[in-house]
Amino acid sequence: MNNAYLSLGSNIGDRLEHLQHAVQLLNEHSSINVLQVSSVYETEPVGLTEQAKFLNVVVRLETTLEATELLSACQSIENKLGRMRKIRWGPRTVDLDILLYNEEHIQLENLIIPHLRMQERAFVLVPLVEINEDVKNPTTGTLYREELAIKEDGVNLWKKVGQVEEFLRKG
Ligand SMILES: Nc1ncnc2c1ncn2[C@@H]1O[C@H](COP(=O)(O)OP(=O)(O)OP(=O)(O)O)[C@@H](O)[C@H]1O
Ligand SMILES: Nc1nc2c(c(=O)[nH]1)N=C(CO)CN2
Repeated sequence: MNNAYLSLGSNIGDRLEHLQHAVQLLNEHSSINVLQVSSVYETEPVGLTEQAKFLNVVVRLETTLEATELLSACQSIENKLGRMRKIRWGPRTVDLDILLYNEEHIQLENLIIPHLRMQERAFVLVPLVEINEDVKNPTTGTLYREELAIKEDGVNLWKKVGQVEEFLRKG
């Protein structure tokens, strides 16, 4: 069994519903079990700043899928929920990024794990550390909570707004 952490973000339409729907679809996948979902955080857009605020969560799951198969599963959920791939770092119905897959390093053309930009993103690290404060950067061995502590935007960027609830039951 493989353990993975995903980051989910939405900044279009009913953002909470999109996140809930994405978590539900992940959990309904026959080879994925969602184990934990962080609180929902409302965050200022990073990168392209002239866009609506995001809601972000991090999910911990176990899966028998290979990392590339998990990426395909994430992309099919993005497509199902109507994500338009137009602007880099631009608005999205829902975006699913694989942060960590076991403690593996993966360098493929279409998949890099650990996610390249995760350690510079408080909207990823805050919910990640909330669900597991002992998780380490597999490359450096540093605890992500320590990486978060030295981040300047870690304090004001985010606000807890709620929970994704009741989506963890398999039918
Ligand atoms: N760890 C990963 N998780 C998800 N996608 C990845 C990962 N590594 C590489 N990719 C590739 O990144 C491509 C572009 O992803 P996407 O359009 O979601 O980028 P983005 O969300 O705008 O920016 P960012 O990558 O900074 O979050 C995907 O087609 C995918 O193949
Ligand atoms: N706050 C926030 N900013 C972002 C996000 C996101 O999920 N949350 N996703 C991006 C592209 O992946 C770019 N910028």
